Amino acid sequence: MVTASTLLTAAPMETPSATPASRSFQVPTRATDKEKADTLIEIDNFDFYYGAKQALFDINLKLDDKRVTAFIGPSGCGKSTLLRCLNRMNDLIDGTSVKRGGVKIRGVDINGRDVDSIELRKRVGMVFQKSNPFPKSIYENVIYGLRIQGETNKAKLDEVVEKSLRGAALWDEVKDRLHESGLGLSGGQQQRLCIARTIAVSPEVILMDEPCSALDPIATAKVEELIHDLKKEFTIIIVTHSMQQAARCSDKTAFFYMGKLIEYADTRTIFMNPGNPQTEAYVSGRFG
Ligand SMILES: Nc1ncnc2c1ncn2[C@@H]1O[C@H](COP(=O)(O)OP(=O)(O)OP(=O)(O)O)[C@@H](O)[C@H]1O
Repeated sequence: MVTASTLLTAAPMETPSATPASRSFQVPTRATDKEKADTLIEIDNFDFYYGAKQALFDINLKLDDKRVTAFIGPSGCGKSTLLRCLNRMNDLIDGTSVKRGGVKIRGVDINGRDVDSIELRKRVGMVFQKSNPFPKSIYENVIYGLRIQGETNKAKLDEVVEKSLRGAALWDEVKDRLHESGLGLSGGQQQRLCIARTIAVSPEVILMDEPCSALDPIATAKVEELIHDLKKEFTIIIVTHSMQQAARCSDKTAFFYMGKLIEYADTRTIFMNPGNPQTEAYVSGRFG
């Protein structure tokens, strides 16, 4: 059986061939205690519906700036729904509504009338479960957002391509083939290309919806290492089914069950000393 302490050991259970020594990070110790983070996103009394069906119930959550927060919980508990509420991706689904409460980013209600959802999504980028590079060159994939914004300065575009690919830990692997198709990359490289595309427009927040679920253990380890590096510059919220991944990558973890937030605390507490018996049962593999 998976135990909480197993999850917090240095050797990743699902990455046996990625040597722990090659990984530049460990499970967070007390980083959040040492250096208190500011709140970037505040979710208050938030109720969300798909048509008549309520999917989220009275969610209250403060997400830290420049930290990694993991959303965990059994299938259908509302993790992805809440993630998509943070950049209003759910607006694209007919019949969705926020019936009560709201989400503020730096104090601004993102569902306010004067907030443009396209602008919001530039600030709050998203990386999906399945990598989705466009059928274009690696270079064009990275600068896609800037092209849409009308940027034509070649020197600027070149600079963004290099910076974003370096930021996504992909530059060395692709610098000699920037004008080849992004579809020719491996699955793990494609996912990092999508991360490069996301960071090219300089978002503040990166939402990741099970970004490693289609990747092999080596590619997963690279993306996890990347997540650790990216939080120096970005606030990251990751939905994951892998408790090992949550334990390895995140500073704080929120556990959801049936549309409700059950417990939110620093990741070490959630895995080693959860306050709620449902959290304990879930992280120790007894349900879900
Ligand atoms: N487009 C949709 N239309 C109607 N109901 C939806 C839609 N998307 C999700 N739901 C419902 O909302 C609830 C929460 O789903 P959600 O996908 O957010 O859960 P999840 O925790 O991310 O699940 P999983 O881990 O399986 O991805 C579920 O009951 C689901 O059936």
